[in-house]
Amino acid sequence: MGNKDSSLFEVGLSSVVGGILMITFGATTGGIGFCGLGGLSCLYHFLEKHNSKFDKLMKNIGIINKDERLPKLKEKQNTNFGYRLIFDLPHGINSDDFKRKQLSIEEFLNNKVNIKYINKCIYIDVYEKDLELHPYQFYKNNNLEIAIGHSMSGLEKINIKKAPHILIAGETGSGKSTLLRGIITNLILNKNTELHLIDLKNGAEFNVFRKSKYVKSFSRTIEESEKILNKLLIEVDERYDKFFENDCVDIEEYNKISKSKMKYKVLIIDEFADLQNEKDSIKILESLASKSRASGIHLIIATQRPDAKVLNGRIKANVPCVIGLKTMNEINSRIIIDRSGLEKLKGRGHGIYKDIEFQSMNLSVSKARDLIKHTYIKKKVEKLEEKSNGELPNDFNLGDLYDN
Ligand SMILES: Nc1ncnc2c1ncn2[C@@H]1O[C@H](COP(=O)(O)OP(=O)(O)OP(=O)(O)O)[C@@H](O)[C@H]1O
Repeated sequence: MGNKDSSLFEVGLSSVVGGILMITFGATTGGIGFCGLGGLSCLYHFLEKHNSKFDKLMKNIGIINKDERLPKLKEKQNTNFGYRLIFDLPHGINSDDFKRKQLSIEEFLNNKVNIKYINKCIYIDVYEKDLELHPYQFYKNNNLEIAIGHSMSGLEKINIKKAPHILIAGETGSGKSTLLRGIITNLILNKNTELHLIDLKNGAEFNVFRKSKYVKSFSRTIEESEKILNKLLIEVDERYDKFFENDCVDIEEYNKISKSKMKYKVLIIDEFADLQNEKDSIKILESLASKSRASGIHLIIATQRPDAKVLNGRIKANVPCVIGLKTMNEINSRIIIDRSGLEKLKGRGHGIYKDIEFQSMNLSVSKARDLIKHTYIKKKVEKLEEKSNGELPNDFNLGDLYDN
C-alpha cells in the first residue's frame, strides 16, 4: 500500500473526525456538513479500492465462506513497525484460515506479517522495518517472568509459572547460547529461583554461572546429569505428597498456606539431545517434564539438533512452549514449530515465539560475569580441591558438590 493511499485514507479519516467534531459543537452549516461528507466519501473510496484488492487476494487463496462472503477491510492503522490491517470476519472464517495462508499474504504484501485474532476481527501486522539489535537489559520482576528479546511490539516475556517448561531449538550459530546466557543471568539477578545447570558441551557455555550462589548444581557429564535428574524427580514426588497432605493443587497454593515455603527450581540443559543416547536419562527427563508442571520445578531445554528423534512426541507434548531459532531447512522448522519460517530467519538471536518474530538481547560471557559476579561464592568443590591440592577425593560424589 503506497503513501498516496495512506494519505488518502488519513485525509478521509481526519475529515470525518473533523466533521463529526464540528457537528458535535453545533456548527452545522452546509459547508461543514459538506466537509464531513467529503471525508466520508474519501474513506469510502479508500475502503472500496482496498477491499476490491483484498477481495481478489482472499478469493485467490480461498478465504471465503459458504455464502461466498469475504473478509472486509475495516481499518488501516500506521504503526512504528509498518502498518496494521483490521478485517471484519464473515461467519465461518477463523484466524486459522488466515494463519494457514500466511505465506501467500506475505508474498502479496511483499512484507512479513503477524496475524492475530482480537474481538472478532483479524489483525494483520505488516512489518516494513527490520527488528533492531538490542544489548542485554536486566528485566526485574518477582513473577518468574523471563525476557527473551524484542519484537515489533516491545519486550517479549514468558512466565515460566504458566509455561511451565521451555524448549529452545535452532542450528549452530542461531544464537541459542546467547539467549540461554541472558535467561540464566536474568534468573540469577532476580534472586527468586534455585538453578540446576546441565552443560553437556563440557561445561564451557555455563561455566561463568558455576560459582553463583543461585546455581545449586552444575553437571558436565551424563552420569552427573542423571543423578540430578533423578534427585529432582524424587523431589517432584515429595512435593506432590506435601500438596496432597495439605489439600493443595500446586506450589502457589502450598506457599500461601505453609510456613516453610517451597523454592521454585529451574533445570536448564544445553544440548539435551546428548541425553538421547542414554535411555535412562531421557526417560527421566520426559517423566520430569510430564510430572513437574505444578510442583514449581521447571525445565528449559535447548538443542541444536532438531531432528524428529530428538524432539519426539513425548518431549513436544510436555514442553509446548517453544522458542524457534534459525534452522537449516524447512523440515527442521516444521519439527520445531510445526510450520515453516525458521529457515528464513537471520540467525544471531533472530527467533520466533508463538508466531511472533523477536530478536534476542546480546550478552557476552564477560558482560554476564560482570553482572553476576557479586553472587559468586566459594563452593564445597573448590574447598575440597584446595585441601587436596586440586585432586578430588576418591569417595567424592556429586551430592557433596554444593553448599545448600
Ligand atoms: N542477540 C544477539 N545479538 C547480536 N549478536 C548475537 C545475538 N545472539 C547471538 N549473536 C551472535 O551470533 C553468534 C552465534 O551465537 P551463539 O554462540 O549464541 O549461537 P549458538 O546457536 O549457541 O551457536 P553454537 O551452538 O555454535 O555455540 C555469536 O557471534 C554471537 O555473538
